[in-house]
Amino acid sequence: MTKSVEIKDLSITFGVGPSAVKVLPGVTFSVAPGECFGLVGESGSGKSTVLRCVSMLTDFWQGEVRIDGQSVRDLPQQQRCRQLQMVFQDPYGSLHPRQSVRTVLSEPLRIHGIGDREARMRAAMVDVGLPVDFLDRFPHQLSGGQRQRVAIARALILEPSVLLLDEPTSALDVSVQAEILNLLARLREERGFTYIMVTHDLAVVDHMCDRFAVMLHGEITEILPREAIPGNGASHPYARELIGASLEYEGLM
Ligand SMILES: Nc1ncnc2c1ncn2[C@@H]1O[C@H](COP(=O)(O)OP(=O)(O)OP(=O)(O)O)[C@@H](O)[C@H]1O
Repeated sequence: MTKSVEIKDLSITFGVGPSAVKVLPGVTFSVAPGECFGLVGESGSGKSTVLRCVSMLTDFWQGEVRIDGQSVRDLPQQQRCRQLQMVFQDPYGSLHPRQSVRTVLSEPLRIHGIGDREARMRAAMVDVGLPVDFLDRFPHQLSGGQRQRVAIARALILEPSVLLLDEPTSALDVSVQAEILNLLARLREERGFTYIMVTHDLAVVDHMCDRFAVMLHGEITEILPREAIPGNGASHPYARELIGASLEYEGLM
């Protein structure tokens, strides 16, 4: 079966000359259709950079990234947006303060020439658990959790198959985090989305992901199934340390 996302020898260097820094020396992993794959690791280990490369927000990388068998480089931008969407960490920064929710959701439909916009926008609001009359609200009239729901609705509106989730709950209150994670889990179950999710939180991985990669200095140390978390089944010393610290913090050890 074709893997939904295949990443092979993905590498990127920031800067030129003596100040050049190779941030990803060569990352390889595949994500099956409908799978939720986590990326964890210390700050600066390159997790968000992987998502930015896959989405082509950063495009000067080397290697191969395939979505449903097609190289993301060969996909015209419009088609790429139909297959792949990203949800960012900060729902405050990712929504334009002067755009109503209606504008946020109608723009992609307009750009892609998709009709039946009002019905699609209403359905998207229902999908993410927001009242339909919030379409006329502006970001400052929404809570953080509601803004993140709008950001998720925007990602869903073009009906992509893959969602890249860059710490989608870490800017939110703990009580709201669980709501958004449950929403994402439900949407995946209902729609069969493929997720790649960056998180700092192994409890989130445990709740959401089928497998996860532990990154260190731009490299994947180990790819593990979620089931490896409770008994700390990692082999690589850093992955063991990371999981051990998390279990200790959660009071599970
Ligand atoms: N545009 C850029 N120019 C230069 N360096 C960059 C750029 N983007 C990222 N980096 C560097 O790449 C490294 C990886 O950054 P990245 O944001 O991917 O890490 P991360 O694992 O997602 O970190 P965090 O968990 O803190 O968000 C960092 O050292 C960062 O400083």
